[in-house]
Amino acid sequence: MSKPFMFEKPVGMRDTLPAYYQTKNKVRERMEKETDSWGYLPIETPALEYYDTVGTASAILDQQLFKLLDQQGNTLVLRPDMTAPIARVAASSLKDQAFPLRLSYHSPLFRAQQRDGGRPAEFEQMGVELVGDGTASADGEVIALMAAALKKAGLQNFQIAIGHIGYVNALLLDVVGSEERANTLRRYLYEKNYVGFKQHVKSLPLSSIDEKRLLSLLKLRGGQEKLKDAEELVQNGKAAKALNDLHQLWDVLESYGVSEHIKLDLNLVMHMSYYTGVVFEGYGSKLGFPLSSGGRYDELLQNFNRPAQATGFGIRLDLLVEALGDTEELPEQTCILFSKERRKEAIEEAGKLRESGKRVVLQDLQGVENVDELSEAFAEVYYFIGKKQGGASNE
Ligand SMILES: N[C@@H](Cc1c[nH]c[nH+]1)C(=O)O
Repeated sequence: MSKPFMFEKPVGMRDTLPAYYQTKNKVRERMEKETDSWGYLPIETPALEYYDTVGTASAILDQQLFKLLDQQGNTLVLRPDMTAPIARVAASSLKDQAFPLRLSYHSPLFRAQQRDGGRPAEFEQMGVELVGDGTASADGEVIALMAAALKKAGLQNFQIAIGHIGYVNALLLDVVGSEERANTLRRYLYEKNYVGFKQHVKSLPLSSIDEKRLLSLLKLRGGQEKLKDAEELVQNGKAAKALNDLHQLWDVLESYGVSEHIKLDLNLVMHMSYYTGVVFEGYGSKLGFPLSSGGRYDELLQNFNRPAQATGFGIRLDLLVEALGDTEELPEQTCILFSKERRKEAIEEAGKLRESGKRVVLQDLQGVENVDELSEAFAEVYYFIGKKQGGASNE
């Protein structure tokens, strides 16, 4: 016997079935309408990119990349994110277009998982990039747009946590002195392992004041007043610049009227290491993990020889659909069941009904095992059977 046929899918790969597909598309279309109306132009890029350029620029853990070889022996990756491909496009195909560029996308992304622990290795993300604008207005615009898109998707209760990678870095370096030590601490924050963070801080050879400063970082979550507390923890130029960015951003978000959804979270550290400034994550009320995220990445485009400040966000469609709860019902369909003598008549009728906006399944009676079972799946059934002219509904 030949080898048994493999039905299993690779780790983390999912099928999308019709009802879920339907919901996901509806949600995506509503959000795209919103990004379109803010002037963001949709763009598509290839699923495969070179590892050495876009792959490394994506700044995700190497073990999360799917790698393969092309015919010339170059290492390729399945894109793990859209920000780096868009940076590449902004610096190449769109290099003659003046900044700022406002681009939007929706694409499947690929992030390899070690185990099939429920995390998909392929998922759809929609998002925007605002490239070539370093203002607080730009940071505020993308956050307000993310909020507007989530609202349009039907998500009522959501929170956006805002931090600043410049502030975290300034505090960590100020206290622990070396990038290596700061990195270890940053990893705990990125994993949201606050217990681990505390334990690690206590194991470091620090004065009690410094230990307290690091532990206080975890308390910097809440309203605008946390910026004052943050100021007291570290007083150097970089921290001051970060806090000033956040003050300005808060003003912009108030003007957009979205501050009810916003809270500060100054220990936010992201999974991509290209962020340089304001960072943020969106949470639905039912989920403990972020369904959207983004931030400022002012150094990414220089890898592609067109230095520019930029910011953007991505929304995970799978997590958003989960947060919204119900999956849509499939749309109603009409069935025309025919026997071959009246096939032509049935085809004509189906054409008319489709023209009128109905979804019509045209089915030869001979191809059906159980007519009752088939009929139950449809809102209405027309029979074009035998010699008689005209169709009769089953209603
Ligand atoms: N590309 C980021 C989201 C983002 C878009 N722009 C800036 N950040 C991600 O996949 O998480």
